[in-house]
Amino acid sequence: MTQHLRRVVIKIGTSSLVLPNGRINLRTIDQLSFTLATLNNQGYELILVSSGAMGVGLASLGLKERPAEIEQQQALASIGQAELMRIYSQRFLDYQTHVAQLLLTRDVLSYPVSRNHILNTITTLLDRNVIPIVNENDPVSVDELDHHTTFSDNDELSSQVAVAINADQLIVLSDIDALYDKDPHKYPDAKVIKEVPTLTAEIEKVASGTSTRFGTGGMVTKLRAAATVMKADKQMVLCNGRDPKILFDVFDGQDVGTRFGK
Ligand SMILES: Nc1ncnc2c1ncn2[C@@H]1O[C@H](COP(=O)(O)OP(=O)(O)O)[C@@H](O)[C@H]1O
Ligand SMILES: N[C@@H](CCC(=O)OP(=O)(O)O)C(=O)O
Repeated sequence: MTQHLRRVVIKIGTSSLVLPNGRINLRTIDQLSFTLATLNNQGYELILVSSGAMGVGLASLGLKERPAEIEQQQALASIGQAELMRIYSQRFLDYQTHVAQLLLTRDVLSYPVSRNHILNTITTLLDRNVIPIVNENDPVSVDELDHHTTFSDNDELSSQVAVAINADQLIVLSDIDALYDKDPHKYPDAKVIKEVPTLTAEIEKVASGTSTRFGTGGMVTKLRAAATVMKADKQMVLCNGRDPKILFDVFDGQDVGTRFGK
């Protein structure tokens, strides 16, 4: 069943923001900015969770491969994040819409005081019709010894933000149209699964890791994100981010992608 939407978190992955040749997908970023600005003008409260810091960092420096060393990755993410926000700010301003940046780590969402500060910041931005753009704070995220500050990836981050901010729905824009019964990049006969009212062991079996160069999580982390929002009685829609104008159809309640939850 389609919910009445008011507050929505939209997550877009690296493979929608960076072309297969490693360059920035300006067309997708333009259309995403146009679509979110239009929906914002219509009165929806929108939070964008955008990956792409690392991918844009690689593109900015003309590198083809992600470096193996963690400090190199963190440096690239810090270069790319600034560039990504510059592109977003520019494009959104073309549509008279302001954006703001929030870089989060797991610990700041776990501790009640910092969590409250973040939620207050987001609601204040929404009250001002500003669209918060969230990413993981990659240069400070570590996952070693007693410092567990990383999210597994932005699918998880977006589901946690959606629950924390009491969004009605999480929309995940991916490089794939929907959830299939097996990875369609490996099995051309894969079939679309339109509705997932509850997560069963059978559904969890259909997911596998990522197949793209810059993305991190594949379908496994998307199902984990779906589990988090469904546990909070919310819905998640997974659809293709190639043309973000697809969001108009999702907001209209049309049958696109895969809908998780009741
Ligand atoms: N059952 C499945 N249904 C759809 N996609 C799947 C499935 N199993 C694995 N995948 C893979 O997951 C990929 C999407 O994840 P990912 O590359 O991390 O994208 P994003 O950057 O959008 O987060 C798809 O391109 C597909 O190859
Ligand atoms: N924080 C990282 C995003 C990592 C991530 O989850 O990427 P993706 O699987 O493409 O959503 C970045 O901006 O590069």
